[in-house]
Amino acid sequence: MAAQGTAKRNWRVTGMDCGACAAKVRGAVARLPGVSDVDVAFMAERLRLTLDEAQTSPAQVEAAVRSVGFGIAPKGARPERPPGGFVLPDDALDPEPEVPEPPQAAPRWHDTPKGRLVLGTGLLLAAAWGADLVLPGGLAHWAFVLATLIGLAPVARRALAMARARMPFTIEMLMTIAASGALVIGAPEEAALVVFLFAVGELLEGISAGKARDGIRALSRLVPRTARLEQGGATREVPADRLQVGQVVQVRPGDRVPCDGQVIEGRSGVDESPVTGESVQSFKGPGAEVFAGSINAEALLRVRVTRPAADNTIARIVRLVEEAESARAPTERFIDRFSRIYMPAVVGAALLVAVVPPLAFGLDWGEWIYRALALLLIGCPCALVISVPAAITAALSTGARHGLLMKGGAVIEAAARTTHVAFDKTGTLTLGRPRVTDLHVQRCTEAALLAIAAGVESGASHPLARAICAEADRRGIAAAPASGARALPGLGAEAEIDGVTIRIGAPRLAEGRGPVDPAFQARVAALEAEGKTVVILQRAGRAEGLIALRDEPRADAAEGVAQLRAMGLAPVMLTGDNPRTAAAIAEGLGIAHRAQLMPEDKVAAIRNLSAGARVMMIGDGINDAPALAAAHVGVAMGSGTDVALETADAAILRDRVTDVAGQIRLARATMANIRQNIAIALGLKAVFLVTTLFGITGLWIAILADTGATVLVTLNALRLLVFRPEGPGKAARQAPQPAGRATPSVST
Ligand SMILES: Nc1ncnc2c1ncn2[C@@H]1O[C@H](COP(=O)(O)OP(=O)(O)OP(=O)(O)O)[C@@H](O)[C@H]1O
Ligand SMILES: [Zn+2]
Repeated sequence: MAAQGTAKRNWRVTGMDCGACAAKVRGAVARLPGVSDVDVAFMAERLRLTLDEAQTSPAQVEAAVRSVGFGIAPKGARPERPPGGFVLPDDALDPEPEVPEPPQAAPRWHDTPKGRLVLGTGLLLAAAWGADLVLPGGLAHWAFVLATLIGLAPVARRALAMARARMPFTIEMLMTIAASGALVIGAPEEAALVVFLFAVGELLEGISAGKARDGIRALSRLVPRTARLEQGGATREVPADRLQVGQVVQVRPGDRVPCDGQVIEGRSGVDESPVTGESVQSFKGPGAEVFAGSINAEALLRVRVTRPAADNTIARIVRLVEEAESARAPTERFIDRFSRIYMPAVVGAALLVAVVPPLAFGLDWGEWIYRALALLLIGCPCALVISVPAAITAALSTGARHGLLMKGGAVIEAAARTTHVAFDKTGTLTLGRPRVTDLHVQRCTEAALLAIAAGVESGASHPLARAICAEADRRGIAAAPASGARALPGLGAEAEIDGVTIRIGAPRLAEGRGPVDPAFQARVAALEAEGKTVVILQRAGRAEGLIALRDEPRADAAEGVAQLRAMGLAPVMLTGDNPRTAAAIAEGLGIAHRAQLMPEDKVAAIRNLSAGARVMMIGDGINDAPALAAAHVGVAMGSGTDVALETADAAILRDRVTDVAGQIRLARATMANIRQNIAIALGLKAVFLVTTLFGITGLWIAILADTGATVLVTLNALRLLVFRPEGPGKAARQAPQPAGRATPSVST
């Protein structure tokens, strides 16, 4: 227990539906003395802050949050693990802050405070109407007053608490003024109706936020609660989130894998759809990586835990999506700014409408105050405020279920505006598994060439290096012992063998060294024209021979490129490979290209492109990190899951080039959805602004317009939950693609 002094604290806050709600919570706690580093996330339902308990107690923080209308509970700190074991009873399972929420059924709508407010005000309203039928006029009047006051009380309390936290212009304040004003001018029935409809609107916002949140939480629910841990020759059931790295678990056929780990025994088909969004079995044997949440289809697997629960891939994905909201879209920031000006403006305008016509033209006070109150309700920016976050949360959730991750609204907006898509070649457009296809020796034998080459490359991690070593292995050739091996980035590698310097790498590494053999040159050119990468081995500056390797394009690469073109985007391939090889591969895929780029050239190429365009860069996220960072949107694409999620703005979890188009389609659909939402929200406001001023529509129509707009916006945003990023062309994608001659078969 941190007794005195400052400490980091964590709470779970319920009832937040959007960035505006998060801002209210932030505003309410930030003004407390001794509070700093406030971090509120509505998707993750989290409040984190640094607290100086000498000045403010945690209970005071909780009270401040409750006062503005949200639920709050401290997040339990995880008990220390006993050293060398984890003998903890199941009931000690309390969530650690960093682990995404444990499986937890969302409360039914009528069990939430908002739901109760709707039911309460609805019943009161119905009762008052009933009373109106049976009671004499005067009494029924008071029934409506009572209904209004009871329904308004929680709203007014929040409005005051926020005003005290220096947020006077809130939706709650507009509501409070309008409803109590209506009581004052003797329109209690409308006041009661207004309060009820407002409650309905709030409830709907909550439901839409909850839906999106569930979509993401559903992912973490895929990780089983328990695991069968091997211990002392027996297995026993333990909580999955207590597994420690290095422990061994058994996964029976039909069970879900409880952790990220490595298979140490057994062979089985594993369905990784929870992680990649693609329901395809991949075959796993000893040494293969498996991911928490995947389904073991066939046979018993023994798996060694390689990541703690809080760090497993699913937890990282969920966390990433939940945190994504902090990167807010420019549109969203604009709307926030807009509503900050809009609300005070509406209050000012309402004031004018209330006093000017009666004073200046001697018109009826009651009539114009009534219109002013209606104007206040028109001023409720609920639908507008929720128009962006509702769409974005739905899109993030849909993306996560399809293996398309985007880190927030800002990324979605940038992705939607992409004009150029730059691909790294190796591992992105190609499989990233080059194989040796040809050997050609000048002086020595093929075996000697491979032995030396493997010696130089044995320490290197470059895909070409691994392919050369694999080929030597396959032929049973031992690598020659080498010393002082070093990589020449973008060119090759070098080492000493038997005291002689050996260099292996791109032909340009050999240029200008030693005599040129035209026949050898011609052979290099011919191999490169076939789309093969040629590396030349030099001993003491003389070419000894060459090794040609080919990295096959991904089956759907041509299709993916064609889809991008059909969407009006300009795809381009960036590669360190030589121009002839690059041209051969690019031609097959129908993509523009830039070849022979050193790693820093790739960054420069992205910067150049970015000058007049919006560039999305796709790479593996590991050695392309600088280029990804230089692009407007950096997308990491990786074999299922070893994607460097954290280094990029977005990630594609399936190894599919067509998912790039899917990602952009989803982003575009989201932005279109947002534009529709803004049009709905502002359009309805505009219409009813006019009708209100002319006295055609009254109070409850004004709030109905707002609630109605909220409903429409919410429903419209929910459409994104069923959006299919794949777009058309599914059949085309499955068709065999002879490397090269794929015809674009996609329409937009
Ligand atoms: N370890 C190595 N062994 C042999 N050749 C190498 C090695 N490293 C680099 N090269 C040579 O340098 C070239 C460029 O390498 P670089 O790593 O920049 O690009 P790449 O990763 O192979 O391709 P891409 O840029 O398309 O991802 C390779 O095509 C190869 O000719
Ligand atoms: Zn909200």
